Amino acid sequence: MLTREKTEQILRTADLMYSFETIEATMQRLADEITDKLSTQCPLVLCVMKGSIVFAGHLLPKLTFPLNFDYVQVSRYHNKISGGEIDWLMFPQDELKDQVVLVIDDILDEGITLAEIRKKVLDCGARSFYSAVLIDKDTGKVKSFQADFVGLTLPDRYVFGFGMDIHGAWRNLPAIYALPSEPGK
Ligand SMILES: O=P(O)(O)OC[C@H]1O[C@H](OP(=O)(O)OP(=O)(O)O)[C@H](O)[C@@H]1O
Ligand SMILES: Nc1nc2[nH]cnc2c(=O)[nH]1
Repeated sequence: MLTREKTEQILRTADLMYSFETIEATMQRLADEITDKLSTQCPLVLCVMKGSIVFAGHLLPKLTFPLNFDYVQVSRYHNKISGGEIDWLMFPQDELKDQVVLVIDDILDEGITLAEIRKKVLDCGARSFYSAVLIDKDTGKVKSFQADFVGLTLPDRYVFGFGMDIHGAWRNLPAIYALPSEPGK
């Protein structure tokens, strides 16, 4: 875990990428798009913990149609800034058969996490699979996964805030920040 001093220093040297106001406006647009597509289908909404907790908390009250809610918990970054193997910590497999599933995740980076979740959800008998991400990172590479609903895009920098962590910290920030760009990137 980072010390308090190091945690504060990270924020001081970070760049603000999106303010709370921009994120809130984006949330309404996403909710409208999801409503257009899914409002008659009583979807099962799955929040991908931990990073999506803030996204889910803001988006769900804007989805004013019948739905069910549960969560998946996976970790691929393990509080580090590059990804590895996926750890499956919670997966509600008994609930998925015949469901229209909407997975909501904070960030689509390499796309590995959501591709694996989609495979598992469909393998468990879901009728259809949709995904909504707050951030789609422009990695400059072809991804194995495209989201149905995308909030905002960001360049290929490690970001934190609004649910996303930096070494486990700063998920509580109301805006999205990026670590300083690496020279040459
Ligand atoms: O597209 P990918 O490159 O696979 O990365 C995206 C995933 O990375 C983060 O999760 P993380 O593993 O950091 O767990 P966390 O949600 O607990 O922070 C984020 O919440 C996404 O689920
Ligand atoms: N917090 C955070 N998690 C991620 N998972 C994949 N990319 C990122 C990122 O830029 N920030």
